[in-house]
Amino acid sequence: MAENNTPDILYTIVDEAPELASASFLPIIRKFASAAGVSVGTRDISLAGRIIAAFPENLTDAQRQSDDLAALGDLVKTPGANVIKLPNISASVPQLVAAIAELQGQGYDIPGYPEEPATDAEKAIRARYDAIKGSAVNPVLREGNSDRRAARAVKNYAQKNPHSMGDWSADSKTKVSSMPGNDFYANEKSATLAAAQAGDARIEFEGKDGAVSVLRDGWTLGDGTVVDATFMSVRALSEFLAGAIEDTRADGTMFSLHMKATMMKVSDPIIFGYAVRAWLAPVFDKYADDLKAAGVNPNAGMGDVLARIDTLPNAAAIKADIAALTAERPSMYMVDSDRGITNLHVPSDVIIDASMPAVIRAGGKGWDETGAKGDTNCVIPDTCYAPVYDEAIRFFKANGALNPATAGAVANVGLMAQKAEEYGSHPTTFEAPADGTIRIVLANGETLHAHEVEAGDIWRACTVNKAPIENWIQLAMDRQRLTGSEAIFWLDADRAHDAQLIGYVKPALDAAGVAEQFRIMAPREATRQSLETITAGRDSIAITGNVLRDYLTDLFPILELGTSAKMLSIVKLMQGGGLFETGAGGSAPKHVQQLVEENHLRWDSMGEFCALGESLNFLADARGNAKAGVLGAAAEAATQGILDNGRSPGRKVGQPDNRDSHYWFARYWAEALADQDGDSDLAAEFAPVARALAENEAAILSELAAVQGAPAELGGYYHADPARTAAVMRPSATLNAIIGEDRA
Ligand SMILES: NC(=O)C1=CN([C@@H]2O[C@H](COP(=O)(O)OP(=O)(O)OC[C@H]3O[C@@H](n4cnc5c(N)ncnc54)[C@H](OP(=O)(O)O)[C@@H]3O)[C@@H](O)[C@H]2O)C=CC1
Ligand SMILES: O=C(O)CCC(=O)C(=O)O
Ligand SMILES: [Mg+2]
Repeated sequence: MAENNTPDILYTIVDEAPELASASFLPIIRKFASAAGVSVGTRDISLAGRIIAAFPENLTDAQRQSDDLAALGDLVKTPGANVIKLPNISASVPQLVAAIAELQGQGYDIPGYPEEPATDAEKAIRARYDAIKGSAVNPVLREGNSDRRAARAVKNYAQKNPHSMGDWSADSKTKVSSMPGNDFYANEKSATLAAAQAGDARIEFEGKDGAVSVLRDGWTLGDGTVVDATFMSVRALSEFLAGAIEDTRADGTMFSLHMKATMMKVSDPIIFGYAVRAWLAPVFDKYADDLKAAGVNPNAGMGDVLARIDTLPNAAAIKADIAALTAERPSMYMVDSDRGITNLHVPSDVIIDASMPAVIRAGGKGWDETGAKGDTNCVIPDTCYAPVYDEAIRFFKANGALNPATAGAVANVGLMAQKAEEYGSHPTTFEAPADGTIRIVLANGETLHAHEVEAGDIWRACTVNKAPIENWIQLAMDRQRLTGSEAIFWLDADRAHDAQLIGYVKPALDAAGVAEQFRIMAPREATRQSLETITAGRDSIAITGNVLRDYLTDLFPILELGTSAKMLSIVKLMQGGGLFETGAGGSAPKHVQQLVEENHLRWDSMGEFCALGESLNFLADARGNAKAGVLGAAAEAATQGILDNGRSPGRKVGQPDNRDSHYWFARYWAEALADQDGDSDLAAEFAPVARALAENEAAILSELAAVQGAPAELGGYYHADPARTAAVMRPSATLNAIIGEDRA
């Protein structure tokens, strides 16, 4: 046990598929760890858990929960942190509303989500919910930069067992469309603060009448911080979206919009709302008053718009107009064509980091309303990062699909710490209240950046602190030295923010005498270079900012490995602790749907396996815990065993699933522990466990197989019943007898 009763390792309680997997895997981890005297605790960062923790005064003692996210947020700033972080829901408004309703239905007396808060009390409730909305977890925990890569064993496996890839044809009409100007890219201004400029800054708006209002104050900016400000013109956005819909129709392709409404939780739902409005423009014009009366908010998506229209007396007429309009529109990229869920239904259904790689992996294909595959116009309004996808598409059209059997790897070193760059910008993002000027005024009274804006324009400021930038450059140098790989800083000298970062990077590389080992290239050129490198079978390290960290660590793994779930995702915390993220993807809602319908969980726990090994090894190195080192080495051997023997889950009901893979992991782990000679106590302890797992293989596998095919009942979606979930996820009495009860 560590000091202060903090367990040696903290495993996070999350949502959806990874949480289901934990119901099976965590008891195994705890059994093995406790034999080595390693304690494994849990902290609840699930969406439901965070909602419950936000309203203690409304709840009974039995219902109340501590604010585990805040506690973890403090812990990651200490050297003792050792956290295994699984993917959690970053909730859009429709998801938040659904989770609240589920908890209310379970007897939690929590308030509804105030859509249009009017009173102070409603505004206070809304503020609590807004802190839970979107990507509210990762930015709090990521007190370090990111090192994401495929473990060697995982990459070797993918090369030996290449996944399927869609074919690319040179005449594919799939393309990326972005605004020609007046977007965040074009309007960006950036500066690095000198010591005399540091201190408490404010953001203010000055109307045409000269009246000044403060949008944000007490905004502390340190010496050396890179501070950006930019805006997207919504007039230009609307024109662009209307043109993109027409252009899609002319091309005969399907319309798709790719955003990150979860992490960019203020700006991107607004942009998404403009797309919903553009798609339904004639209906919004004709029925403006009715839609207003129904409380329609396009930012919540088409699903919400349609549900609200249903409450109107003239719903039938409006829907007939929508149907007539839809017939004229191009096809739309679908999330679920069987259920009629379109790309524009819910802002969190199509998330760019996962959605664009899926299109590219499929050979530039999406699925339309009829379930047919086709080419798609990928609409990514802002130009900052869209060229990465545009260049990848051009590359594959010219060269054909990547061959995973021979392709090298693109690893990532990402600037992420302390809410770096755009992903930390939501508290400093605003819709311009009227025509006027928005500016940043520094502590010394100087105006740093100012923009003339029109009402509704989306203005945002981003920062990245000096220490994270320096740490990131150092991490890049370390990774390059250890691998000898090509290493590219994906920075665009013509972009205001990137030019400031280059101002840090170049002198640091020169001072270290390693400038020759690195290149600095704009995202488009870096994409081409990296694709050429991996096509030739060599490796590259992409050293990027926070957004490209996110995008590239799905894009390249999905092309190289078939999924980003198998990534090693290490956050070296700046205060010395370790945060081990599992995989680089999300919480896979479709997997839950499949489990509930047919009791098959296709979630691959490879990310958890890799993170567990790293966390144990970190415990060994950082705390001199030798037994943890033995456990860690054995966990790595078990991970290798899963790969070598093809024990990862199958996708279809009737095939071995996530639970089978956990049985195999336990078995290989026990065998590796029984076989090692570094710690004879552990060897003696695990020899009988290994034997029992091997002798009972047939019984365990048949008990696991027997439950598949029928629906499974979890007693909730966002707040499932732990006992029912455990019953579903631990259906083998024989395995449970060997592993034992889960002792938290
Ligand atoms: N770190 C974090 O906490 C992250 C959280 N999220 C959150 O996750 C949710 C879903 O996001 P979404 O964009 O749909 O992306 P996901 O990564 O959850 O899902 C995309 C697809 O990737 C495949 N996939 C992902 N993980 C696994 C796995 N472990 N094993 C097998 N297949 C996997 C699945 O493909 P298939 O269906 O074909 O099997 C899945 O449908 C959102 O709430 C989002 O905010 C997203 C990214 C990171
Ligand atoms: O925090 C989130 O919402 C998503 C994070 C993510 O996609 C990533 O880090 O890869
Ligand atoms: Mg991501």
